[in-house]
Amino acid sequence: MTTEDDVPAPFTVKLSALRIRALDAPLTSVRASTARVVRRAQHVHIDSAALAALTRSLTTRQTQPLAWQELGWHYHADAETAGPLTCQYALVLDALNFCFWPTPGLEYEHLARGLRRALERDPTAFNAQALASVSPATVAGWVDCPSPPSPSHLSTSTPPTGPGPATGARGTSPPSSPASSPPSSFLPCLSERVRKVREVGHVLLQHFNGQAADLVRASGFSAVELVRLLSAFFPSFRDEALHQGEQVYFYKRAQILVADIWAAYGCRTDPPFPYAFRDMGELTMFADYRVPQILRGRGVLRYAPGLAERVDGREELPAGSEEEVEIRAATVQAVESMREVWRAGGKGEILSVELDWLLWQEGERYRDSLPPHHRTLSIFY
Ligand SMILES: Nc1nc2c(c(CN[C@H]3C=C[C@H](O)[C@@H]3O)cn2[C@@H]2O[C@H](COP(=O)(O)O)[C@@H](O)[C@H]2O)c(=O)[nH]1
Repeated sequence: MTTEDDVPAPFTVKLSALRIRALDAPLTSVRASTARVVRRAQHVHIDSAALAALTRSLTTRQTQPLAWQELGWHYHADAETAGPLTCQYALVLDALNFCFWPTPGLEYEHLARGLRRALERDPTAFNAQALASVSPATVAGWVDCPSPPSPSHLSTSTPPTGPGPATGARGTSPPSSPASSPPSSFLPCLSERVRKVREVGHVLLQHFNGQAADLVRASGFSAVELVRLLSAFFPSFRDEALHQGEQVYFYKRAQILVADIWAAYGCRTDPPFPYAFRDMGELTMFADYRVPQILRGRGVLRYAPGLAERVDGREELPAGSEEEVEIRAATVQAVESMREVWRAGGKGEILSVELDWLLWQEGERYRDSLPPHHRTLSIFY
């Protein structure tokens, strides 16, 4: 199991040294590097006619993504009065926001709900000191699994025990039965998740007075700067890959954390209101495994026959493989193109973040009728 020496030794870079702006701010490199991948892609391509049709259907339906509070899963106080604890919750949530698929029925909402329950029971649960020495049993208990495992739900790639699917209807929260604390193997990649939480605790203690709120303040309430600080100080948020020898950036959990903090405090864009970010338009979508699933299901992403067969056969794609990187890069670029089509349709501006939320929630709603999503064991998404 995890030992202390798994946690990278704290480094003593002073915050001021980080004021030297990176030559290439991370988000421009996300757009530029994923565009390069798409230009050279062999396994995935974007169908522009289907992309335009999907975008038009989203604009005509005028669907709005459900907001942070409306989803009913997240810890939150009223956005106007929410204090630093909401920010600490979001950082822990998005340090763990990856790779639910190996356990059938496990969803993001079970993590969001379980962390909320932990914090409501003990407001000190996410203090940096507690995070820095968190135990595997504590992390395993942070998921809210409403139903015990039933053998029929366990597939070959599942750990020995795990719950069945949530019993709520798709798109609604599963009934909030008192959560049993799941067997430790319920949560996939448990050792890695413990390391990610301890890293957050150590880095907050070392550089940000133990407070996620201080990390946000250090960004000057700039989304771009906050992504940069996360990738600079928290190794587990450094979501990068190589494609044909060239570096590709995604920063999925760093970007989704900025968006979740923004949403949790009311999507304000008027600093110095706390947690109001003025440059949310700079964020790209968050390259996960649900959005490519809906984009492929709507004909926007087209996989080459070999790849389609492997994904539909639920074969794992190795992390960093050409196929995996091309799926993620094409997803980022497809959402960027959808944003342009949306704007050209005279419907004004939509942020990549807002398109992402719309597509993710659409993917959640229809995931049982869509072709399978790709399966990659990753700590990034
Ligand atoms: N691109 C994108 N990926 C997202 C989210 C979210 C949750 N965000 C919501 C919460 C508050 C906001 O209002 C958002 O509506 C989770 N994921 C990723 O999906 C994947 C599948 O997870 P599941 O289906 O549970 O197994 C997993 O990689 C997970 O990390 C998002 O928004 N966008």
